[in-house]
Amino acid sequence: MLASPHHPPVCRFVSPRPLSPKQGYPHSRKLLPRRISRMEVACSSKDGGNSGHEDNRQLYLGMDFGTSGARYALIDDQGTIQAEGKRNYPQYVSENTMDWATSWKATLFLLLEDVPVSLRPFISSISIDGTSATTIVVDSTTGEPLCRPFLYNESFPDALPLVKSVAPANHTVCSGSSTLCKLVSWWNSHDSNKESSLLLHQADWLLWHLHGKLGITDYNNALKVGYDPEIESYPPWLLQQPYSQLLPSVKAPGTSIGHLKEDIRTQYGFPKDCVICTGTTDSIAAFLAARATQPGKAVTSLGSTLAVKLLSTNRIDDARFGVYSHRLDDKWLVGGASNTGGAALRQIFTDEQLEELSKQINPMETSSLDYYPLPAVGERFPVADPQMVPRLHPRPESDVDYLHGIFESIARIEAKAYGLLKDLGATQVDEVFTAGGGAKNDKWTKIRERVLGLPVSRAIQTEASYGAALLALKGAR
Ligand SMILES: Nc1ncnc2c1ncn2[C@@H]1O[C@H](COP(=O)(O)OP(=O)(O)O)[C@@H](O)[C@H]1O
Ligand SMILES: O=C(CO)[C@H](O)[C@H](O)COP(=O)(O)O
Repeated sequence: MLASPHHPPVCRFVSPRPLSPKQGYPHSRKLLPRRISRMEVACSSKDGGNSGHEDNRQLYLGMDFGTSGARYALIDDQGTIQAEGKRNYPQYVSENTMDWATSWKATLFLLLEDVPVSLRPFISSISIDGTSATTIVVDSTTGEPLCRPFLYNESFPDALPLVKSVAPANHTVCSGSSTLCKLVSWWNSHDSNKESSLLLHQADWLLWHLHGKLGITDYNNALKVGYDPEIESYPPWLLQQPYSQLLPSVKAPGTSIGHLKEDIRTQYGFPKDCVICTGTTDSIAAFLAARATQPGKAVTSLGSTLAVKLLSTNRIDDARFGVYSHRLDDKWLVGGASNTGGAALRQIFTDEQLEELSKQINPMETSSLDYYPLPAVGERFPVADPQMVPRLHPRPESDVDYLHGIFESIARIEAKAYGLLKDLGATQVDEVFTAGGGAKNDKWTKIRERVLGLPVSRAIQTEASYGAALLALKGAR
């Protein structure tokens, strides 16, 4: 269920007593004169603000813009969470379609309002992660979107032959859902204002609202438009294309871009030296949150999608299977993102039903049901098939058996994904940590452990927003 801005946020502050949820703000496109909510008053009076002594602590704010909602995490330099919260995306509909850009922008400022007012003066830096290959073409002067955003899992087969004709064989961009296919499709279907247009990713565009410098991205988000993080530049075959003029400049994730814009800083009570840092993608932020540092360790993000990230010493890219490698300092995050996962689950069961039905599942029992759960036609990885049809029948009488079969079928897809990475030459996986909404399901974790034949556990930090906060911490230093 998508909330309106009036639905109260889900906020957790690290404070001694539970606080009643804050009422949401009525949304307006302009930044509202801020109204102190009960939550903030309670928080600030609870913390006692500076309590009279010099408080030079530094805090770092990470925001995750996932598929179904957005979250923030506020950490200190020990990585301890000082506050966190989440918001569902408010519905903004124009011409019968969801206006995602307006919803994301509204959510950005709602999350800023949810940060306890007493902690804001200590926030040294901010970073944001977003869904990968979610693309926005904007006016290069105003930053306003020139068309609707193209979402991470949307496929643009019309552009694929053109992209394949210029890119190396099986390059990451040779997938209908790649950012480059979205750019080429836009380029070929628009005649006007190409000269003054610019390509940004979801995280870049949201960060721009905070720092005000258009045209900056990070080398994780830029991967699927063709940026090569190994040579730290766009490759010649891409720079030769007419649409390369739209490409943003690229920095490493967690790099300081500039200070928080003065009007936002004064309105929300952030400090003068608060810097905005480049971000990353949601599944990489989830990997960072898990703090897995050794090759062979992997993170499966069980969110709306199933994104797999294996830390490997060598780079593997093969668009035939939807496999690509993100750079992580001097190593590679090899993997891909399947469209299976929570979005398909949510079409059948509410989160509460998942909770209740899971209690009755015996995870050590094998389910004979064989599904390929997808929210719609199309799969990216470990099978790259935009025409793949969801398979969720026959449905048994018992919903417990049905859910067991779905969990086990998704686990088989995950096992196929890790087996494929091994066959393609990546470092052998030896342990899997879990992030995302599915990480809290212990029965599913046990099913996955049985099917994968590997130790599978819930990451200590399961939210991508925590990984984004670690990037902010890195950028502040
Ligand atoms: N108890 C549960 N067991 C398994 N999956 C769950 C459970 N609760 C929520 N989920 C799934 O988690 C997903 C949301 O996870 P989340 O990480 O918030 O996704 P995203 O950020 O990709 O939108 C939902 O699609 C839902 O189906
Ligand atoms: O599925 C997704 C949305 O949740 C994204 O595609 C996910 O971020 C995977 O992309 P990447 O591997 O580039 O992070």
